[in-house]
Amino acid sequence: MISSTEMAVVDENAAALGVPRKQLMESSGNAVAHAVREVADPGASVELVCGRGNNGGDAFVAARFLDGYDVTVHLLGRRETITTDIARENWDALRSADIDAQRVGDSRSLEFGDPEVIVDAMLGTGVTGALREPEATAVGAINDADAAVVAVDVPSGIDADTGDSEGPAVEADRVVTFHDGKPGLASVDADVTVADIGIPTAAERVVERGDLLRLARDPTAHKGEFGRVLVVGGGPYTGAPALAAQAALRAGADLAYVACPETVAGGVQGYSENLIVRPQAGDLLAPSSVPELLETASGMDAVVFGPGLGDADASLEAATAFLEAFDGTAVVDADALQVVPDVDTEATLVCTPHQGELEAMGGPAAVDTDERAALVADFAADLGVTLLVKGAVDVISDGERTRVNRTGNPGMTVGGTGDVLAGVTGAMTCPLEPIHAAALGAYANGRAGDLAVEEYGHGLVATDLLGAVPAALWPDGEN
Ligand SMILES: NC(=O)C1=CN([C@@H]2O[C@H](COP(=O)(O)OP(=O)(O)OC[C@H]3O[C@@H](n4cnc5c(N)ncnc54)[C@H](O)[C@@H]3O)[C@@H](O)[C@H]2O)[C@@H](O)CC1
Ligand SMILES: [K+]
Repeated sequence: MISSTEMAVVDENAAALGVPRKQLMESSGNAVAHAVREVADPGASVELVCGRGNNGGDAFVAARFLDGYDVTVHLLGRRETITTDIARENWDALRSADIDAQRVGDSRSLEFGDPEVIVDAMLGTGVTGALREPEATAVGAINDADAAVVAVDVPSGIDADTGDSEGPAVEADRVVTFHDGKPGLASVDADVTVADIGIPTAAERVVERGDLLRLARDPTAHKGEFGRVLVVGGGPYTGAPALAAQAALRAGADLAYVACPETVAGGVQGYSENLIVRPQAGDLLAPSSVPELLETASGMDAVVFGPGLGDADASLEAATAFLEAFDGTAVVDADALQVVPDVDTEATLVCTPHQGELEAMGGPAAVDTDERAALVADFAADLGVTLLVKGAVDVISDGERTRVNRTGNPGMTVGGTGDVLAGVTGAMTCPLEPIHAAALGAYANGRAGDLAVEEYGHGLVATDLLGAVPAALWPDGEN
């Protein structure tokens, strides 16, 4: 089963992998024609009722695949009102091919000539709210006709995710849906076929630009909705917490706090005026800070624990004490990772080890990507956390869902890029589920590195990534 959001992600990922949507539409239309052939013999009259989106576009393609049938296409609207380029191109192809294709300006002028089959291609996953005209009246005409009704993707008027309809909906005999079952079809009384339309498996597995659709942000969102992130770390490594916190801001966090030893907060450039700093006594984080850290963390949407922390006993004890008492969402990185296997916590954890840190946690040794992905998934399930294992190909798994990320380049072995990754991932956990947050964290960090390497070559440093994070996450500049 696949939700409409997930379907949109996979569809865009397929395009990123070289299989554009027009190609998928060709397969969808072919599958619809195949279903028509199963219900009626050649020569039969088939009328296709098409909306102005890609659902209609699928039927324009189907009409081309129905050679030998008596085909009539009804477009509910004018050519100019077709909402997508690919649907319009397929409409034009119909017209050029002399297939009987008519525009229906007014639903009252939709008249059927006693067809054996009606194809319902008015609306698919793009429906919002109750059907408007001319679709609403057309539903009545389709349901009253004495014909087998084949619905494209979902019966028009039905919500593909919920199966609900806010008004009239087509009563289909058959539904040809694409790629995977839709949750809303479970309650529909029709024969449902799932057609393979050639979306590569990699479109679900590889994190690609389609995953960015998860970030489509409500334009009315106000400060605070995208989250407050607290970074806890610093000690032997001074710049790490500031990098992580600034990365969180670049990835859309509304506020970034840093809790670090006072010696770190006091004298280091990079504690930019964008950050809110909570200095802790001493030159290392220690258990005495934990009550204050928990207090600060309780007002946050996410915590990033570990950048620059070091592995002093006191700091690791502080990490354990914090995680055992914390019940929010935390990204755990660097030296703090080693406490995770022994920690008993109610917190939701996203752990970001590289291969060496993974093995130090008791995780699997490096093997080829496929095998590694399966082993990482098992280990994530054992630990009850989401793992983002950094490497030439990153593996991300919550034990149930496993993704791989291919962005990034060898220039990123420079210090600090892992801190940027932890910060971006922390920001992503505010609006997203951990698996999606970790997948997009890996994608955006690598993509930022790819953008930075174009400018700085292998002289790139971690702060170069910061400026590139927004372009990695919002390539069209929106939101
Ligand atoms: N990967 C995918 O997602 C694929 C999708 N395909 C097809 O594309 C469809 C989705 O296409 P679209 O996103 O263009 O959406 P639709 O074609 O389902 O609907 C969009 C159109 O409906 C109009 N509309 C929305 N709500 C309405 C209402 N209540 N009353 C009247 N009109 C309304 C919109 O203005 C727009 O013109 C799928 O259902 C499927 O048939 C296929 O072509 C292949 C691949
Ligand atoms: K439909």
